[in-house]
Amino acid sequence: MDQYTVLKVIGEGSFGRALLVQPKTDQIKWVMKEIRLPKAEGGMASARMEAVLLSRMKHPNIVAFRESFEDDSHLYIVMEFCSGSDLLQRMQHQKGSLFPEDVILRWFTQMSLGTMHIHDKRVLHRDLKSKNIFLTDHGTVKLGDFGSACALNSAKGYAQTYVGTPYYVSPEIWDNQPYNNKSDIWSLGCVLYELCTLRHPFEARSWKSLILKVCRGTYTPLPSHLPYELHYLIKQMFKTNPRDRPSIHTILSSHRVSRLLQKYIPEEELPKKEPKELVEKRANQWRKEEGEKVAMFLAQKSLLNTSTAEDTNFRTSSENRMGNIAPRKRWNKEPSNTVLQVLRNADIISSGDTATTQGSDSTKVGLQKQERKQWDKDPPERLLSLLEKAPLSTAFSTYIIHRQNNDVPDGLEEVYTDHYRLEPRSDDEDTDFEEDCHFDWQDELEKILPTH
Ligand SMILES: Nc1ncnc2c1ncn2[C@@H]1O[C@H](COP(=O)(O)OP(=O)(O)OP(=O)(O)O)[C@@H](O)[C@H]1O
Repeated sequence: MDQYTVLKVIGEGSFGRALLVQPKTDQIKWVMKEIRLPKAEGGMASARMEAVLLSRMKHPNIVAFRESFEDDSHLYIVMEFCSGSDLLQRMQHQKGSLFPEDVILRWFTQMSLGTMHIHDKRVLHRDLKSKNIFLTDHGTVKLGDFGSACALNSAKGYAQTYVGTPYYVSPEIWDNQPYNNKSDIWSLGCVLYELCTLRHPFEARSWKSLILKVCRGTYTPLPSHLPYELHYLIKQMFKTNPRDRPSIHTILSSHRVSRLLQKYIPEEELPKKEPKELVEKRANQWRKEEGEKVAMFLAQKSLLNTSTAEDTNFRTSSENRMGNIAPRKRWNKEPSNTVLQVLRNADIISSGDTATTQGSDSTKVGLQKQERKQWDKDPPERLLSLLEKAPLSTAFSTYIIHRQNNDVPDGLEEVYTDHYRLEPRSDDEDTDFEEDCHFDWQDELEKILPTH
């Protein structure tokens, strides 16, 4: 801390402050996030996650990490200063005047490249929204705020069944399904839609109407002057079934829109397309010769998923022990039954102002915003009842809900190996990739927090 001069406070977040700082040795400005470390070990772990994940990301479209350290029960993360503000503020400055197509495509390409980088590392952002996407003074877009991000397969990460900002959350999350790479795609679709229209795709006057719109994937079409490819892309990104949404690789390399994005992708970043025959050949070979062997090996390593109530309904642990695996759960085409059932019986939950992207500033009203919210029951019933008195503007805040399995004492969560998930899949099928993550972030912590 002593080696930096604090120039000003940039803003206040849920966990602490963001400061503009300058090292005493040079003139470069950095952002230093000062995060209060909660006393409980679990909370401390999640507060450190941002530092750990950010330190693993080196990409022109991701806010760069400089260092992190702890001091006086605070965690400090020093990162690149993006002086061009965030996309939400940038859109508000437009005062209703739409961005040119060229700007939309360039920014969207850049945020997609950043997303591809994290997805390739098996990390999910989980809170992509215009407020968490920054602009440099050269007009480059960078993904930031990895405070909610999750390196999957860590037991803690898997136990968090809901995280995100309601206005950007995909239907499967309201349906209590695991977060996956396609959930990030949905949120990215929301940001793209905002760039195209300066409005949120799922504007609503109540929580009930917001969630219904999201679960049905109903939105006002993009303005007609925009190219057909963008209309088509938005339609695909807002498919209610995550399996039908394109992966970030598909968007950048083989989707109809990729033709329009190519000119904004630097040569070295162009996603490489493997010939189909090669992919199939490798998949078959893998299945026949290596499948069981690798499954056995990984069972002792990183393919241990925390069992959740929902998963237990679907695959009992005894089935797994016997190697008798039920087919992987398929996503329903219809809007979430769970949510619809709840909503049928629910009153109008709140009817605040029509939500627009302006709404985010009023998040302090209603629910307290001092800390990220943490609840111990499954959404959406619990979530909706908690939100009953909350104004809709709180739907722009980030929430984390922890699911707890009451049958299993803390620290002794049941684990099982999901053999089915070991099978290689094509890019389009790649809906849940949490199984491949070999990320032990306790180890990572030791590496990045050595001497301070
Ligand atoms: N790298 C950055 N460059 C420029 N401004 C930043 C950077 N990171 C954060 N900010 C700004 O600092 C302020 C506080 O950010 P912070 O991420 O701490 O909280 P938040 O995003 O406002 O809220 P939350 O913690 O709920 O996500 C915001 O106005 C944000 O735009």
